[in-house]
Amino acid sequence: MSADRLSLDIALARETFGLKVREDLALEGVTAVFGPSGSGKTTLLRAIAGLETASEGRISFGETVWQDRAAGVYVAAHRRAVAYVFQDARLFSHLDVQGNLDFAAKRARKAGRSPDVDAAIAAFGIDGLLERRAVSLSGGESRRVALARAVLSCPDLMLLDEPLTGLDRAARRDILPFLKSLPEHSGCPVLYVSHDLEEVAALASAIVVMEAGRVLANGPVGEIGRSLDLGPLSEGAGPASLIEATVTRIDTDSGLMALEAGGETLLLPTAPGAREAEKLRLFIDARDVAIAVERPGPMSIRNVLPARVGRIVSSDAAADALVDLTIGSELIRAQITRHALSELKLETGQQVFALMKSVRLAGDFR
Ligand SMILES: Nc1ncnc2c1ncn2[C@@H]1O[C@H](COP(=O)(O)OP(=O)(O)OP(=O)(O)O)[C@@H](O)[C@H]1O
Repeated sequence: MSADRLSLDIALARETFGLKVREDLALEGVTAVFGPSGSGKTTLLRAIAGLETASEGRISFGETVWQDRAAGVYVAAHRRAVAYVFQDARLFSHLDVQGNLDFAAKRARKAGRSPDVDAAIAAFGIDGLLERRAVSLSGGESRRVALARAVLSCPDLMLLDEPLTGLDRAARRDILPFLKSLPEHSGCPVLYVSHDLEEVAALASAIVVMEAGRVLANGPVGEIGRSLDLGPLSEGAGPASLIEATVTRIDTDSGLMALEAGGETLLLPTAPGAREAEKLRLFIDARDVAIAVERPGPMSIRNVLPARVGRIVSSDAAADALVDLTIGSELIRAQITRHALSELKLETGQQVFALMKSVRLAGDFR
């Protein structure tokens, strides 16, 4: 799939909030729009969809100009080939699932598009739900129907606003593969709003980081994860690291798989369906990383790797300090007490060992 270019040069002023975004995004697969609550993620998505009619400036997607105030152009929301999936699915409650799907397909045909209802039903595993009323569906079921319905509108761009909100961890884990396959089933790129770093790590290839109505950074997830500490921007989560690793060996006897990350080897419980040479994203909570100045003796922790101390962030106001550790070409953060920091006399550049108590696959949600 080639990249579609979304060019944004927009501003929107509200009484207590201002959105100002000037970015050129080459969209391919899933791109996450990530940032804390109130940073303007939804407002940005709504402006792209044509739902923020007060937005100033210019928006174009590929060759199509959706908004150019200077030229007096503003394409209405329903005329933009965009599918918008909201947090709460918003199915038609008076229709059954089949009725919801048929409605979308009919509209797409009217617009000269060719929706494939059977393919969408199969892709989202909803064949057993077709006669169910929308109101009788579970949270996870209704999200899958909403995704199928969005695909049936045959959009050029999919906009998803926190589609996993309100689902428990098991339901989120179940629905992730469907979200992952969205670009393939819809044939178009997906912009995906989330304030959950782990969700982003599991799904997105690229990330647009927002804070206070501005874009802080955008680029490949792995690259941005290394250059920016995304943890504090992630709701509910503390500092964490996101690294990319390649499966090098699967050992059926021990139930462990070996992964190469930044030139070092990590051991993890074998993920269901994992294959050698597969690239996986790993998520490491900074509180699960300890530091030793000498290689420790035999111990239960499997992942003990040589590391070099990078930036140290410590303030008198907090009991904990954050220590960046370079492991090969990867960066991992450790959260340790200031007491330990001073007792170990840690300094930037020092050679240490990182003890990783828990490393999990992004999106595993266990
Ligand atoms: N209709 C509105 N009128 C006035 N202010 C609004 C309106 N909608 C949102 N806001 C404000 O605009 C700011 C950005 O909101 P927005 O919903 O875009 O943020 P967000 O990053 O999507 O947050 P969340 O993750 O909580 O959904 C917030 O300060 C919010 O209170």
